[in-house]
Amino acid sequence: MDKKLAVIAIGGNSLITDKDHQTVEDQYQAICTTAKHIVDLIEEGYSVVVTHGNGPQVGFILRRSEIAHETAGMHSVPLVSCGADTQGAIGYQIQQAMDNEFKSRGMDKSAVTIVTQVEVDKEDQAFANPSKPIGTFYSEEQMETIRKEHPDWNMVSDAGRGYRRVVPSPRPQSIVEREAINTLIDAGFNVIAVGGGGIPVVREENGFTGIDAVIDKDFATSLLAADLKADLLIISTGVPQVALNFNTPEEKRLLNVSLDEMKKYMDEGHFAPGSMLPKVQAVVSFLEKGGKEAIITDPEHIKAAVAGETGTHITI
Ligand SMILES: NC(=O)OP(=O)(O)O
Repeated sequence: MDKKLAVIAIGGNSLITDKDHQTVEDQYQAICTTAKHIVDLIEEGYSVVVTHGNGPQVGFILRRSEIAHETAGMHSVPLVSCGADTQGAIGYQIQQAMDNEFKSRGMDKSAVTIVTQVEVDKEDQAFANPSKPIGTFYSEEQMETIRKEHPDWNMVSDAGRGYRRVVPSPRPQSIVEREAINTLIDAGFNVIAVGGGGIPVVREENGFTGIDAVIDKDFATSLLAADLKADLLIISTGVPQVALNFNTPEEKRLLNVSLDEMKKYMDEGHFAPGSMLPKVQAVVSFLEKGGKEAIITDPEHIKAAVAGETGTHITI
Protein backbone atom coordinates (compact mmCIF):
# COMPACT_ATOMS: atom_id res chain seq x y z
CA MET A 1 0.00 0.00 0.00
CA ASP A 2 1.49 3.36 -1.09
CA LYS A 3 -0.71 5.62 0.98
CA LYS A 4 -0.04 6.58 4.57
CA LEU A 5 -2.27 4.70 7.01
CA ALA A 6 -3.99 6.50 9.89
CA VAL A 7 -5.91 4.61 12.57
CA ILE A 8 -8.53 6.85 14.24
CA ALA A 9 -10.43 6.03 17.45
CA ILE A 10 -13.81 7.67 18.13
CA GLY A 11 -15.17 7.62 21.70
CA GLY A 12 -18.63 6.16 22.34
CA ASN A 13 -19.52 9.16 24.52
CA SER A 14 -18.61 11.59 21.71
CA LEU A 15 -21.46 10.10 19.63
CA ILE A 16 -23.98 11.14 22.27
CA THR A 17 -23.68 14.90 22.49
CA ASP A 18 -25.83 15.44 25.61
CA LYS A 19 -28.60 13.80 27.64
CA ASP A 20 -31.28 15.26 25.34
CA HIS A 21 -29.66 13.71 22.23
CA GLN A 22 -29.47 9.97 22.90
CA THR A 23 -31.62 8.55 20.11
CA VAL A 24 -30.30 6.45 17.26
CA GLU A 25 -31.01 9.34 14.84
CA ASP A 26 -29.15 11.81 17.12
CA GLN A 27 -26.19 9.44 17.13
CA TYR A 28 -26.26 9.24 13.32
CA GLN A 29 -26.17 13.05 13.09
CA ALA A 30 -23.13 13.14 15.42
CA ILE A 31 -21.47 10.43 13.30
CA CYS A 32 -22.15 12.41 10.09
CA THR A 33 -20.27 15.37 11.61
CA THR A 34 -17.34 13.16 12.65
CA ALA A 35 -17.35 11.45 9.23
CA LYS A 36 -16.69 14.84 7.57
CA HIS A 37 -13.52 15.26 9.66
CA ILE A 38 -12.37 11.73 8.83
CA VAL A 39 -13.04 12.18 5.11
CA ASP A 40 -11.02 15.45 5.25
CA LEU A 41 -8.07 13.27 6.21
CA ILE A 42 -8.74 10.79 3.41
CA GLU A 43 -8.88 13.74 1.00
CA GLU A 44 -5.39 14.67 2.25
CA GLY A 45 -4.20 11.27 0.96
CA TYR A 46 -4.49 8.99 3.97
CA SER A 47 -6.00 5.53 4.01
CA VAL A 48 -8.01 5.24 7.21
CA VAL A 49 -9.07 2.61 9.72
CA VAL A 50 -11.78 3.88 12.09
CA THR A 51 -12.39 2.31 15.48
CA HIS A 52 -15.09 3.36 17.90
CA GLY A 53 -16.16 3.06 21.52
CA ASN A 54 -19.48 1.71 22.74
CA GLY A 55 -19.60 2.46 26.48
CA PRO A 56 -23.00 4.21 26.52
CA GLN A 57 -24.52 2.11 23.73
CA VAL A 58 -23.57 -1.34 25.10
CA GLY A 59 -25.03 -0.35 28.48
CA PHE A 60 -28.28 0.81 26.87
CA ILE A 61 -28.67 -2.47 24.96
CA LEU A 62 -27.87 -4.55 28.06
CA ARG A 63 -30.37 -2.63 30.21
CA ARG A 64 -33.06 -2.85 27.51
CA SER A 65 -32.64 -6.61 27.44
CA GLU A 66 -32.72 -6.85 31.24
CA ILE A 67 -35.95 -4.81 31.43
CA ALA A 68 -37.55 -6.97 28.70
CA HIS A 69 -36.49 -10.05 30.69
CA GLU A 70 -37.75 -8.66 34.04
CA THR A 71 -41.08 -7.33 32.73
CA ALA A 72 -42.00 -9.54 29.75
CA GLY A 73 -40.09 -12.76 30.31
CA MET A 74 -38.01 -12.28 27.16
CA HIS A 75 -34.69 -14.12 27.08
CA SER A 76 -31.80 -12.02 28.37
CA VAL A 77 -28.85 -11.11 26.12
CA PRO A 78 -25.27 -11.78 27.26
CA LEU A 79 -23.02 -8.70 27.54
CA VAL A 80 -20.70 -10.08 24.84
CA SER A 81 -23.64 -10.22 22.40
CA CYS A 82 -24.64 -6.67 23.36
CA GLY A 83 -21.08 -5.62 22.41
CA ALA A 84 -21.36 -7.46 19.08
CA ASP A 85 -24.69 -5.69 18.47
CA THR A 86 -22.99 -2.30 18.94
CA GLN A 87 -20.32 -3.18 16.35
CA GLY A 88 -23.01 -3.76 13.76
CA ALA A 89 -25.21 -0.80 14.68
CA ILE A 90 -22.48 1.83 15.09
CA GLY A 91 -20.35 0.38 12.27
CA TYR A 92 -23.35 0.56 9.94
CA GLN A 93 -23.86 4.24 10.77
CA ILE A 94 -20.17 5.16 10.35
CA GLN A 95 -19.96 3.22 7.07
CA GLN A 96 -23.10 4.87 5.69
CA ALA A 97 -22.05 8.36 6.83
CA MET A 98 -18.58 7.97 5.29
CA ASP A 99 -19.95 6.58 2.03
CA ASN A 100 -22.47 9.45 1.77
CA GLU A 101 -19.69 11.96 2.49
CA PHE A 102 -17.50 10.37 -0.23
CA LYS A 103 -20.41 10.63 -2.66
CA SER A 104 -21.14 14.28 -1.80
CA ARG A 105 -17.47 15.15 -2.51
CA GLY A 106 -17.34 13.09 -5.73
CA MET A 107 -14.73 10.73 -4.26
CA ASP A 108 -14.53 7.17 -5.60
CA LYS A 109 -14.03 5.57 -2.18
CA SER A 110 -15.92 3.33 0.16
CA ALA A 111 -15.95 2.24 3.79
CA VAL A 112 -16.64 -1.23 5.12
CA THR A 113 -17.22 -2.53 8.64
CA ILE A 114 -15.66 -5.76 9.81
CA VAL A 115 -17.02 -7.67 12.79
CA THR A 116 -13.90 -8.01 14.91
CA GLN A 117 -13.16 -10.47 17.70
CA VAL A 118 -10.37 -9.59 20.12
CA GLU A 119 -8.68 -12.25 22.20
CA VAL A 120 -8.41 -11.67 25.94
CA ASP A 121 -6.93 -13.75 28.77
CA LYS A 122 -9.64 -15.47 30.83
CA GLU A 123 -7.27 -15.20 33.85
CA ASP A 124 -7.05 -11.39 33.43
CA GLN A 125 -7.49 -9.79 36.87
CA ALA A 126 -9.98 -7.38 35.28
CA PHE A 127 -12.67 -10.10 35.46
CA ALA A 128 -12.53 -9.84 39.27
CA ASN A 129 -12.29 -6.03 39.27
CA PRO A 130 -14.93 -4.45 36.99
CA SER A 131 -13.77 -0.99 35.88
CA LYS A 132 -15.33 -0.11 32.50
CA PRO A 133 -18.25 2.37 32.82
CA ILE A 134 -21.20 1.59 30.54
CA GLY A 135 -24.68 2.94 29.89
CA THR A 136 -26.55 5.69 31.65
CA PHE A 137 -25.18 8.28 34.09
CA TYR A 138 -27.16 8.17 37.36
CA SER A 139 -27.57 10.99 39.90
CA GLU A 140 -26.96 10.61 43.66
CA GLU A 141 -30.77 10.45 44.16
CA GLN A 142 -31.16 7.68 41.56
CA MET A 143 -28.32 5.77 43.24
CA GLU A 144 -30.49 5.27 46.37
CA THR A 145 -33.00 3.29 44.29
CA ILE A 146 -30.28 1.43 42.38
CA ARG A 147 -28.55 0.28 45.59
CA LYS A 148 -31.89 -1.21 46.73
CA GLU A 149 -33.08 -2.69 43.42
CA HIS A 150 -29.72 -3.82 41.96
CA PRO A 151 -27.38 -4.64 44.86
CA ASP A 152 -25.32 -6.83 42.48
CA TRP A 153 -24.39 -3.92 40.15
CA ASN A 154 -20.85 -2.52 40.46
CA MET A 155 -21.01 1.28 40.28
CA VAL A 156 -18.39 4.08 40.05
CA SER A 157 -18.40 7.84 40.03
CA ASP A 158 -17.45 8.68 36.41
CA ALA A 159 -15.28 11.82 36.04
CA GLY A 160 -17.68 13.89 38.16
CA ARG A 161 -20.51 13.42 35.62
CA GLY A 162 -22.55 11.01 37.74
CA TYR A 163 -22.51 7.32 38.64
CA ARG A 164 -22.26 4.50 36.12
CA ARG A 165 -22.37 0.76 36.14
CA VAL A 166 -19.00 -0.92 35.52
CA VAL A 167 -18.15 -4.26 33.87
CA PRO A 168 -14.88 -6.20 33.44
CA SER A 169 -12.45 -4.73 30.90
CA PRO A 170 -9.59 -7.15 30.16
CA ARG A 171 -6.58 -6.03 28.12
CA PRO A 172 -6.70 -6.98 24.42
CA GLN A 173 -4.11 -9.65 23.50
CA SER A 174 -4.61 -10.19 19.75
CA ILE A 175 -7.00 -9.20 16.97
CA VAL A 176 -8.53 -12.29 15.39
CA GLU A 177 -9.50 -10.67 12.05
CA ARG A 178 -6.18 -8.79 11.66
CA GLU A 179 -5.32 -10.37 8.29
CA ALA A 180 -8.77 -9.66 6.88
CA ILE A 181 -8.47 -6.00 7.94
CA ASN A 182 -5.06 -5.79 6.24
CA THR A 183 -6.45 -7.33 3.06
CA LEU A 184 -9.33 -4.83 2.93
CA ILE A 185 -6.92 -1.90 3.39
CA ASP A 186 -4.68 -3.24 0.61
CA ALA A 187 -7.77 -3.52 -1.61
CA GLY A 188 -8.41 0.22 -1.11
CA PHE A 189 -11.23 0.15 1.46
CA ASN A 190 -11.43 2.43 4.45
CA VAL A 191 -12.16 0.00 7.25
CA ILE A 192 -14.21 0.27 10.45
CA ALA A 193 -12.86 -2.33 12.90
CA VAL A 194 -12.50 -3.32 16.58
CA GLY A 195 -15.75 -1.49 17.36
CA GLY A 196 -16.33 -1.20 21.10
CA GLY A 197 -12.77 -2.44 21.62
CA GLY A 198 -13.67 -5.67 19.81
CA ILE A 199 -15.86 -8.60 20.78
CA PRO A 200 -14.01 -10.22 23.71
CA VAL A 201 -13.19 -13.88 23.08
CA VAL A 202 -11.03 -16.47 24.84
CA ARG A 203 -9.09 -19.26 23.18
CA GLU A 204 -10.41 -22.76 23.97
CA GLU A 205 -9.28 -26.16 22.77
CA ASN A 206 -11.77 -26.11 19.90
CA GLY A 207 -11.57 -22.42 18.97
CA PHE A 208 -12.77 -19.09 20.36
CA THR A 209 -15.66 -18.47 22.78
CA GLY A 210 -17.19 -15.10 23.68
CA ILE A 211 -16.80 -13.82 27.24
CA ASP A 212 -18.79 -11.11 29.03
CA ALA A 213 -16.67 -7.94 29.15
CA VAL A 214 -16.12 -4.63 27.36
CA ILE A 215 -12.58 -3.99 26.09
CA ASP A 216 -11.23 -0.45 26.24
CA LYS A 217 -11.30 0.76 22.64
CA ASP A 218 -8.17 2.89 23.07
CA PHE A 219 -6.10 -0.16 24.06
CA ALA A 220 -7.60 -2.26 21.24
CA THR A 221 -7.01 0.59 18.77
CA SER A 222 -3.38 0.89 19.88
CA LEU A 223 -2.86 -2.86 19.36
CA LEU A 224 -4.49 -2.72 15.91
CA ALA A 225 -2.44 0.34 14.87
CA ALA A 226 0.78 -1.42 15.92
CA ASP A 227 -0.24 -4.66 14.12
CA LEU A 228 -1.02 -2.72 10.93
CA LYS A 229 2.23 -0.71 11.25
CA ALA A 230 0.12 2.44 10.92
CA ASP A 231 1.94 5.69 10.17
CA LEU A 232 -0.31 7.60 12.55
CA LEU A 233 -2.57 6.80 15.50
CA ILE A 234 -5.23 9.42 16.28
CA ILE A 235 -7.16 9.14 19.52
CA SER A 236 -10.12 11.49 19.35
CA THR A 237 -11.57 12.71 22.63
CA GLY A 238 -13.56 15.58 24.14
CA VAL A 239 -10.71 18.13 24.22
CA PRO A 240 -8.45 19.49 21.43
CA GLN A 241 -5.23 18.92 23.37
CA VAL A 242 -3.89 17.01 26.36
CA ALA A 243 -3.12 19.29 29.31
CA LEU A 244 -0.90 19.16 32.35
CA ASN A 245 -2.61 20.25 35.59
CA PHE A 246 -5.94 19.94 33.75
CA ASN A 247 -8.75 22.21 35.01
CA THR A 248 -6.48 24.16 37.38
CA PRO A 249 -5.06 27.71 37.10
CA GLU A 250 -1.70 26.05 36.15
CA GLU A 251 -3.23 24.18 33.20
CA LYS A 252 -0.76 23.88 30.30
CA ARG A 253 -1.78 22.41 26.95
CA LEU A 254 0.71 20.17 25.16
CA LEU A 255 1.45 20.47 21.42
CA ASN A 256 4.62 18.44 20.74
CA VAL A 257 5.82 15.91 23.32
CA SER A 258 8.35 13.09 23.17
CA LEU A 259 7.45 9.59 24.30
CA ASP A 260 9.81 9.91 27.28
CA GLU A 261 8.27 13.23 28.35
CA MET A 262 4.75 11.77 28.08
CA LYS A 263 5.75 8.79 30.25
CA LYS A 264 7.20 11.18 32.83
CA TYR A 265 3.97 13.23 32.92
CA MET A 266 1.99 10.00 33.23
CA ASP A 267 4.14 8.87 36.18
CA GLU A 268 3.65 12.29 37.80
CA GLY A 269 -0.12 11.63 37.81
CA HIS A 270 -1.21 14.36 35.38
CA PHE A 271 -3.81 12.18 33.61
CA ALA A 272 -7.07 10.97 35.18
CA PRO A 273 -7.74 7.19 35.31
CA GLY A 274 -10.77 6.27 33.21
CA SER A 275 -10.37 9.53 31.27
CA MET A 276 -7.09 10.80 29.69
CA LEU A 277 -4.85 8.14 31.29
CA PRO A 278 -5.97 5.16 29.13
CA LYS A 279 -5.59 7.33 26.00
CA VAL A 280 -2.03 8.26 26.95
CA GLN A 281 -1.28 4.62 27.89
CA ALA A 282 -2.63 3.51 24.49
CA VAL A 283 -0.37 6.01 22.70
CA VAL A 284 2.68 4.96 24.75
CA SER A 285 2.01 1.30 23.94
CA PHE A 286 1.70 2.07 20.17
CA LEU A 287 4.98 4.01 20.13
CA GLU A 288 6.79 1.37 22.19
CA LYS A 289 5.70 -1.27 19.64
CA GLY A 290 7.30 0.62 16.75
CA GLY A 291 4.77 3.39 15.97
CA LYS A 292 6.27 6.75 14.99
CA GLU A 293 3.58 9.32 15.78
CA ALA A 294 0.30 9.60 17.67
CA ILE A 295 -2.08 12.54 18.07
CA ILE A 296 -4.70 13.12 20.76
CA THR A 297 -7.34 15.70 19.78
CA ASP A 298 -11.09 16.17 19.36
CA PRO A 299 -12.90 15.20 16.13
CA GLU A 300 -13.33 18.77 14.86
CA HIS A 301 -9.58 19.44 15.04
CA ILE A 302 -8.39 16.27 13.27
CA LYS A 303 -7.46 18.06 10.02
CA ALA A 304 -5.74 20.98 11.79
CA ALA A 305 -3.96 18.55 14.12
CA VAL A 306 -2.60 16.46 11.23
CA ALA A 307 -1.36 19.77 9.73
CA GLY A 308 0.55 20.31 12.99
CA GLU A 309 -1.50 23.33 14.11
CA THR A 310 -3.14 21.80 17.20
CA GLY A 311 -3.73 18.50 18.97
CA THR A 312 -1.10 16.87 21.13
CA HIS A 313 1.56 15.13 19.02
CA ILE A 314 3.55 12.39 20.70
CA THR A 315 6.61 11.10 18.86
CA ILE A 316 9.50 8.79 19.66
N1 LIG B 1 -15.32 0.23 24.58
C1 LIG B 1 -14.98 1.51 24.90
O1 LIG B 1 -13.84 1.81 25.29
O2 LIG B 1 -16.00 2.41 24.78
P1 LIG B 1 -15.98 3.98 25.15
O3 LIG B 1 -14.85 4.61 24.39
O4 LIG B 1 -17.32 4.48 24.71
O5 LIG B 1 -15.80 4.07 26.64
